[in-house]
Amino acid sequence: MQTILYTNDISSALRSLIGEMAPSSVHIVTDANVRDKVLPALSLSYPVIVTEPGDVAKNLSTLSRIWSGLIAGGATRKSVVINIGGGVVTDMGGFAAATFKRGVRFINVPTTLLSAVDAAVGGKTGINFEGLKNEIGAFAPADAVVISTSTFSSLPKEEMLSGYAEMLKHGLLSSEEDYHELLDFDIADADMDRLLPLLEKSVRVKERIVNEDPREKGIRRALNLGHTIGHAFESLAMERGCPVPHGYAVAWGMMTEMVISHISEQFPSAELYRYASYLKEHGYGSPDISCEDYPRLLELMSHDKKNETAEHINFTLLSSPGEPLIDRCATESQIKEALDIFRDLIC
Ligand SMILES: NC(=O)c1ccc[n+]([C@@H]2O[C@H](COP(=O)([O-])OP(=O)(O)OC[C@H]3O[C@@H](n4cnc5c(N)ncnc54)[C@H](O)[C@@H]3O)[C@@H](O)[C@H]2O)c1
Ligand SMILES: O=C(O)C(=O)C[C@@H](O)[C@H](O)[C@H](O)COP(=O)(O)O
Ligand SMILES: [Zn+2]
Repeated sequence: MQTILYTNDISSALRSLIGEMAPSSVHIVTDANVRDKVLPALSLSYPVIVTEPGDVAKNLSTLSRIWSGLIAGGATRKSVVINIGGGVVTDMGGFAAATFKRGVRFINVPTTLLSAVDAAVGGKTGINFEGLKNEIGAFAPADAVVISTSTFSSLPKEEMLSGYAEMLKHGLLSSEEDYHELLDFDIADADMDRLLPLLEKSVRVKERIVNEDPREKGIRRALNLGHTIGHAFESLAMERGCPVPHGYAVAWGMMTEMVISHISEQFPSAELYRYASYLKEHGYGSPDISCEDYPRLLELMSHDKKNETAEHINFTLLSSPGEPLIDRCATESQIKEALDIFRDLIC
């Protein structure tokens, strides 16, 4: 079980965790934005390894620079790495720590809503490779996760929206009541006091599923709702040089997969329209795609990690909010039809 601390005093939480861990040295991994906007207030005096911000930097060459930084800083097997940042930092710093000298301890301090509610928790670490999302990685849970909404004050609005998409996903997996509670919250003008209990509830949904199936042999595939198509949107945008936030791609992917769920699993159309309205009213935008992009999107989906054969694309679908269905397949024509309907509804 992973230790998750909710606090408004990150520095004290870290001091006490480090005290208990008694490491030979401590090394911070962060990105340039977080170094400038978050680190000064934390007053930590450990050496810092700084990466370029964004998913484009979640790659082998940045990973290699983190390993080099650890060597240069004298890290040993008894060292502790603290990843302070969004999901890119926690995924890549976690993978660097999990592989350095075959594994050193690490703490995640998520600074985006997305990493607090999802990426920092549950042990998926990794990097993108050959244009494919998280193609190389390991299951390696952080020794502790320190969650604080205090870092969100400097977050751009689009990053709040991006993280909220993963919360909507957790709501959809949890229950109709939890999901509707999220649809009643205005993330575009977020009241932080109201957000905190929603965030904690959302993390508990992820923890429950991960504890049941830490290595994604079965039910954890539910947490991949929206990602079969979402990762394809995200990779396509990245290969065109116009990256989109992960959560936007997931929000669009969930909508397209809701359409497939409606076609093949009787997911209620009223819920589909309500979800589409939430995305439109709160400014999630839409992917820049036409039907000419479908072959490339399908090719990207064929690399999804849930697939067990090259021909069958594995989806997590829904029969209704709170009722996920794992290991479902959709035909190429159903996927194309769903993309058409998605574009009609969102664009
Ligand atoms: N491991 C998992 O289970 C998991 C789950 C969800 C997403 N992910 C991964 O997480 C990544 C997305 O994470 P993300 O959305 O946090 O993106 P990110 O890490 O790129 O952060 C988004 C942007 O916000 C900046 N930033 C971070 N904290 C800030 C702060 N407090 N104030 C101002 N700016 C700040 C970053 O520098 C970056 O420019 C993707 O790579 C995705 O694949 C992993
Ligand atoms: O924790 C999980 O399991 C998830 O699937 C959470 C997702 O939100 C996250 O984006 C994850 O990194 C996707 O995993 P992948 O195995 O499809 O790369
Ligand atoms: Zn995700």
